Amino acid sequence: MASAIADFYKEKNVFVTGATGFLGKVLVEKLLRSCPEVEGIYLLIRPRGDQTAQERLDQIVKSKLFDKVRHEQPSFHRKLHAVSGDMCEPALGISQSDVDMLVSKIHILFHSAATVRFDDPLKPSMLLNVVGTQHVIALCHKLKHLQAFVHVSTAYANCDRSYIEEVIYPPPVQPQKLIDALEWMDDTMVTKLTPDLIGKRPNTYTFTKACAEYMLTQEAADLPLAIVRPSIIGASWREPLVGWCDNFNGPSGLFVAAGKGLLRTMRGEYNAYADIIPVDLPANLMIAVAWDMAVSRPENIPVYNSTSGGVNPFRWGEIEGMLVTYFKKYPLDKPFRRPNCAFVSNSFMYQYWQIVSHKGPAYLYDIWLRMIGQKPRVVKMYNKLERALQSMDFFTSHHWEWSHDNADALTAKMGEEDKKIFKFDCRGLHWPTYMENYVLGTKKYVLKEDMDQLPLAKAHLNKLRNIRWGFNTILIVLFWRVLIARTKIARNIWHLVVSLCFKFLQYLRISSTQGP
Ligand SMILES: CCCCCCCCCCCCCCCC(=O)SCCNC(=O)CCNC(=O)[C@H](O)C(C)(C)COP(=O)(O)OP(=O)(O)OC[C@H]1O[C@@H](n2cnc3c(N)ncnc32)[C@H](O)[C@@H]1OP(=O)(O)O
Ligand SMILES: NC(=O)C1=CN([C@@H]2O[C@H](COP(=O)(O)OP(=O)(O)OC[C@H]3O[C@@H](n4cnc5c(N)ncnc54)[C@H](OP(=O)(O)O)[C@@H]3O)[C@@H](O)[C@H]2O)C=CC1
Repeated sequence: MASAIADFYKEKNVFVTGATGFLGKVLVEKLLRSCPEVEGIYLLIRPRGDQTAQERLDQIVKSKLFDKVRHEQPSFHRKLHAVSGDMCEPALGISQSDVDMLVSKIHILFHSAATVRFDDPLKPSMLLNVVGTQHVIALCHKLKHLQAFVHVSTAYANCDRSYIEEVIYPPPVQPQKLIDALEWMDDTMVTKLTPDLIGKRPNTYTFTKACAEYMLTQEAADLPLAIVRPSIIGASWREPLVGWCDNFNGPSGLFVAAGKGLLRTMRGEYNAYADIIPVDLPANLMIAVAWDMAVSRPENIPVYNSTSGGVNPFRWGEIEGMLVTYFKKYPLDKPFRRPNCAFVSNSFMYQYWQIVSHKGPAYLYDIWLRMIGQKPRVVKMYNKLERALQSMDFFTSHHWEWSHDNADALTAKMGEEDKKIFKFDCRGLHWPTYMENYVLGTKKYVLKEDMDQLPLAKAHLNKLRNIRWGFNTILIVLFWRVLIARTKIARNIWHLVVSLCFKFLQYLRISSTQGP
C-alpha cells in the first residue's frame, strides 16, 4: 500500500530551522528515510566557533542517528543544503542570493529553532523565540510556493492553566508592544519587570513561546500555518534508533545525574503526569501536519498538542522506581554513589533530604578530597545540579491535562500505511520498556560509554554496595559503643542480648549432646 504522505513530499523542497537541535535532527532524518523522493532539505544553520554552517552539517550527518538512512540511501547527504544564517539577525541573516533561491524553491517550512533555556533573561529569549519567529514569518511571506508552515511551540506555553486545549490563548501583554518596550529598557529594568510579566509561568521560556504563538495569529494568519506543541521531549521510542537522545536537556540530564548516584531527591508530585513524549512522535506529527495543511487547506490555524498523558498516562512516581532498577541493571561507568532517588512533595522534607543526601555528602567528599591533596569539586557540582532541579521542579510538581482532538482527527484522515510510518501518538507504548531503553540510551548516546565495559561498571556498583555496608556497620558499632559507654539502659540491653545469645548457644549444645 502506498504512503500518501511520502507521495506528497515527492519533488518537494523543505526548509528547516533548528535542524541541528534534538527534535530537528530526528525530523530531518525521518523526512529523508520515509519520504525518499523529497527533492531537497534546506537547513538554516548558524556558523559556530570556527565551523561554517556546511562543516556543522557535515559533522551531523556522520552521526549514528543517520546510520539507518545512510544504509538505505548512501547518497542521502546530497539532498541536504546548509543555509548559513542566524535567527536573531534581520532576514534571518541569510544572504540575498540564498533568499532568492529559497523564494523560488521552498514548499514546506518547519520552524523548530528556539532557545529552550529556562533561565535566559527576557530580552534574548524574546529576541530568539518571538522576533526570530517574526523573521521566519517575513521569509514565509516571500516564498512563492509555500504549502505548509509548521511552527513548533511547547505544550507548556500555557502552563498557567491546568487544562490546555488545542487553541491559542492570548498572553498577558501584546508581544509587539513588549518588543518595542524592550528596545529602550536597560537590563536592570527588564530584570525587575520580568516576574510581573511572566506572572504564573515559571520562566521566560514558556512566556516567550506563548508570545510567539499569539504573534503568529497576528502576523501569519494568511499563511498555511499550523502549530505543534510537544510536552517533555524524551529519547526516541522506536526510530531511527531505540532510546536515542544526545543532550542533557529536560529529563535526560537528570536521568544521568540519577544514574551517577548524584541525584537522590527532587521536588515532585508522585501522582502527577510525567508527560514525556518520545522525540520520534512530534517529528512524525510535524511531517503529517504539513501534508494535511497542503491537502486540506484549513481556514483557521490548527494547533496540535503532542502529549502522552491523555492517551497513555505515566506518573512521576513510576519513574523513580524504574530509574533505580534500570540504572542498577545497566550501571553508568564509575558512578559516584549507587543509584537511589525519590520525589518529595513536602518542602520541609525536601530541604531535609537535600541536606542529608546532597549537601552533606558533597561537603564530606570535598573535605576528603582536600585531605588527599586534590581540588574540591563536589559541592560545585551539586550547586549546578541544584540549579537544574530548581529550574525543572515546577514541571514535576504540577499536573496538567491537554486535549488531543486535532491530533486524533488527523490520524483518522491518514491511510493505514501512513498511520504506521508516521505514528505520532503513544498509544501502545509500554513505559517500563521505554524507560529501560531511555536509560540505555543515556549510557550509549549521551555519555557514549562502551557497552563492553558493562561488567566492569557492575563490579564498581558492587564495590560501592560493599563500601556502603561496611560504612554502615562501622557507624552502628561506633554508635553502640558510645551508647554503652554513656547510658545504663544501653548497657543493660547489651547484657540482656549477650546473655540471651549465650543461653541459646548453651541450649543448642545440650540438645546436640542428648541422643534421640
Ligand atoms: C527522582 C528524580 C528523577 C528524575 C526526573 C526527571 C524530571 C525532568 C523534568 C523535566 C521537565 C522539563 C519540562 C519542560 C518542557 C520543555 O519545553 S523543555 C525544553 C528543555 N529545556 C531544558 O531542559 C533546558 C533546561 N536547562 C536550563 O535552563 C539551564 O541549562 C539550567 C539548568 C538552568 C542551568 O543553567 P546554567 O547554570 O547557566 O548552566 P549551563 O551551562 O546551562 O549548565 C550547567 C551544567 O548543568 C548541566 N545541566 C544542564 N541541564 C541539565 C539537566 N537537565 N540535568 C542535569 N544537568 C543539567 C549542564 O550539562 C552543565 O554541566 P557542565 O557542563 O557545567 O558540567
Ligand atoms: N526539548 C524539549 O523538551 C521541548 C522542546 N520544544 C520545542 O521544540 C523545538 C526544538 O527544541 P529542541 O530540539 O529540544 O532544542 P535544541 O536546543 O536541541 O535545539 C535548538 C535549535 O535551535 C537552533 N538555534 C538556536 N538559536 C539559534 C539562532 N540564533 N539561529 C539559528 N538557530 C538557532 C539551535 O542551533 P545551534 O545548534 O546553532 O545552537 C538548534 O538547532 C523548540 O522550538 C522548543 O521550544 C517543545 C517542547 C519540549
